Amino acid sequence: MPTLCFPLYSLLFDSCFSFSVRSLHLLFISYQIVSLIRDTREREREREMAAPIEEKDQATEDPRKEGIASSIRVVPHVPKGGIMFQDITPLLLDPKVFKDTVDLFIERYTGKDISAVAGTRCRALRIVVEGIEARGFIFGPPIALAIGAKFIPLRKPRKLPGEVISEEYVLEYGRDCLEMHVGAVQQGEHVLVVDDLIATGGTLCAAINLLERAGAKVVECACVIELRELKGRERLKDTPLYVLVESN
Ligand SMILES: O=P(O)(O)OC[C@H]1O[C@H](OP(=O)(O)OP(=O)(O)O)[C@H](O)[C@@H]1O
Ligand SMILES: Nc1ncnc2[nH]cnc12
Repeated sequence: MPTLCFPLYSLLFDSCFSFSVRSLHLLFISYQIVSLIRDTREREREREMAAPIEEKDQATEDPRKEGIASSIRVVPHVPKGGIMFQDITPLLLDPKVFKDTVDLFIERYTGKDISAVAGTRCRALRIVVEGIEARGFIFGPPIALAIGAKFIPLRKPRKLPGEVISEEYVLEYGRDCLEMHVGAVQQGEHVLVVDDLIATGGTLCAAINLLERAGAKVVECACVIELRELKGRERLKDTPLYVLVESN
């Protein structure tokens, strides 16, 4: 009996073994296919995120920008002779215009798939919003909250209590310095720098230098107003600049 059973056992064992090997093989192939699909999707997503933020249809200017432009007050010779001071305080007094201003930025940066900020797997693609003291603090935080990004204040000297890195710069009406807490931004993080206005571009250049020294990448600078005549945009070189209204 045992001699008769042996070929049967062996057959059974062989077929079970080859079935298990085949199953394992199939499982392995399925795993490979799933990983390939996942990696391809991830690469596509990374490519999408690394691409410059695309301009929406420029031909149809957003009507909200008119309201924003008309609520900026120009005060001549402030803070000194020859300066045409762009005062944003009337804009802040009008909740609709203030909301339109913030919404225009949110709409632009929400399109950048900022779910990555919430701690998903695309760690290196986090977008961080930085605001420049003082007027950059008005627009930066609501944008950061809406897109789920952290907010890093860039402050004037001796305001931050921790260890800082500093960058000096020249303004349309004097000299100044920006400081950022060491460790506020992580190596490789993608940063959006927000301010109310670009004039000579000195402030934004200082912000970009600070962030690059900390290992971050500034993906774009966003301002409400650009003073075209002062050519600040040219000083930003490769860093894109997005503005809502232009003034001379
Ligand atoms: O392009 P730039 O020539 O560098 O000028 C632009 C900067 O000037 C203003 O800030 P300011 O330093 O007057 O400080 P404030 O925001 O505290 O008023 C403005 O809010 C920008 O930050
Ligand atoms: N003309 C201007 N108006 C308001 N803020 C400014 N910052 C630098 N130049 C400015």
